[in-house]
Amino acid sequence: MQAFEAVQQYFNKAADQLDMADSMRTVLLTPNREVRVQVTVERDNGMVDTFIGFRVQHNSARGPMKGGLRFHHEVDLDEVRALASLMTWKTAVVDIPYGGAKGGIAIRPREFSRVELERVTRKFIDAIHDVIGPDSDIPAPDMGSNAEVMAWIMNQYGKYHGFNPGVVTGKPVELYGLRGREEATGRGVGILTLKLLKRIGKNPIGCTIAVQGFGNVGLHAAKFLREADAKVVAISDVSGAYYDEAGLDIMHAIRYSNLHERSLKGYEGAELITNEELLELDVDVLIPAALGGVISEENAAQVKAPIIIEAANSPVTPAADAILDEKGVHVLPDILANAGGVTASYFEWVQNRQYYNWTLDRVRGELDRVLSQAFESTWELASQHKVSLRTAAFMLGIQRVAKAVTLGGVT
Ligand SMILES: NC(=O)C1=CN([C@@H]2O[C@H](COP(=O)(O)OP(=O)(O)OC[C@H]3O[C@@H](n4cnc5c(N)ncnc54)[C@H](OP(=O)(O)O)[C@@H]3O)[C@@H](O)[C@H]2O)C=CC1
Ligand SMILES: O=C(O)CCC(=O)C(=O)O
Repeated sequence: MQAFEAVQQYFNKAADQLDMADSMRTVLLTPNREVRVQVTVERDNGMVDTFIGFRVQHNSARGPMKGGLRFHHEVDLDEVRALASLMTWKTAVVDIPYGGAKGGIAIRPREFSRVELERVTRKFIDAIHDVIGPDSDIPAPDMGSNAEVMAWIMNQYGKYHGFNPGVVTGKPVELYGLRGREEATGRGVGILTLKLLKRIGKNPIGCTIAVQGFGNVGLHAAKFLREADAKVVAISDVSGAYYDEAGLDIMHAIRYSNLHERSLKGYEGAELITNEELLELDVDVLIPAALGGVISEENAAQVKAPIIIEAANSPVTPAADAILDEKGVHVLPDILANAGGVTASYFEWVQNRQYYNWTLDRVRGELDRVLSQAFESTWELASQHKVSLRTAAFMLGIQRVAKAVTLGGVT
């Protein structure tokens, strides 16, 4: 199943609960604009390579469109469209004044030098600078991109439109970035994991956790949960998964990754298993924090964790979701679980517009407040309607967007 079709299935399940009219469903599911551009750059060896970049602006009923920029070789229009629509529901679930967008370039960033990556980023902005802006569409980091890439975006956009740090979030702290943005998505995953554990009466202390992906999101989620005295028994990246049933020393793994170009390859503090095996470990909490579609109808029955926190976007396919639901697994959906990132991005954008820097304590406090509120609203809706947390989160998000569409008018 294609990625956008999967999101539509989740959407329609929630829309059925809300008795939403077909005409409103069509309004909400149709992207506002889809941009596909050529990105041609000279490589360090003098060869010229051409890549394809996308920006999908899904919906702006609640405010400027917001969403990350993915650098990954599997990026295509359908995936970006799906991710952009998730952003629309996600910003509504946490009730920040944004719509949804997403972008991506089909490249393998690890095969690019820093200078090549800068060229690719600047060429992409040359092609899309007219459709982004601090009041229209604000990019941010996603898989394969980072704070440095965001700094290049701010700089390149400024060449056309003048200096404006609010055009992009996730920038380096030294360059109009927000203290706490880098950790925010993973920290949010951790905060929400603790909330869910508490709600179902489970003690986080000693709770066993497996995290797939040790990038921005997975690393900070593992760190936060370890600091909360949970036992992180497995972590992974493309090089494989690293398992220790006694619990991993996460700070040691972070230092190792930092010393090895942000890779765990060769990490010796644990047993090497596969990423597929990690997903099927007998743990209390499974946190997929890398790619989409990793839990599908092929492996859902073998997943043993009674709790899944979707730190990645779309890690569970609809067919797998039905199997997990049947087994009574609690799945905290992406549009809530990883919303800490965009929430902190919103704080950064507010900070940029006011030219006033927030303290880390303030960022963390506000993040906790916004995520807690979204969690409680979702939990309440799920209990009221006797639906899954995913359907409840979609209900919360899509009804807020529908309300904005109705109030704003469609003609
Ligand atoms: N960054 C953010 O603020 C947000 C990110 N997300 C989502 O979280 C997920 C992760 O993003 P982020 O942490 O930023 O990305 P990063 O690029 O920082 O990290 C991605 C991690 O996933 C690993 N990975 C990639 N492919 C595989 C694979 N096939 N099997 C196992 N691990 C793999 C990477 O390994 P390696 O480094 O070895 O390639 C890396 O450890 C994505 O789904 C993203 O959309 C959601 C909300 C906000
Ligand atoms: O920080 C942002 O604006 C967007 C983050 C993002 O792309 C996501 O939540 O998937």
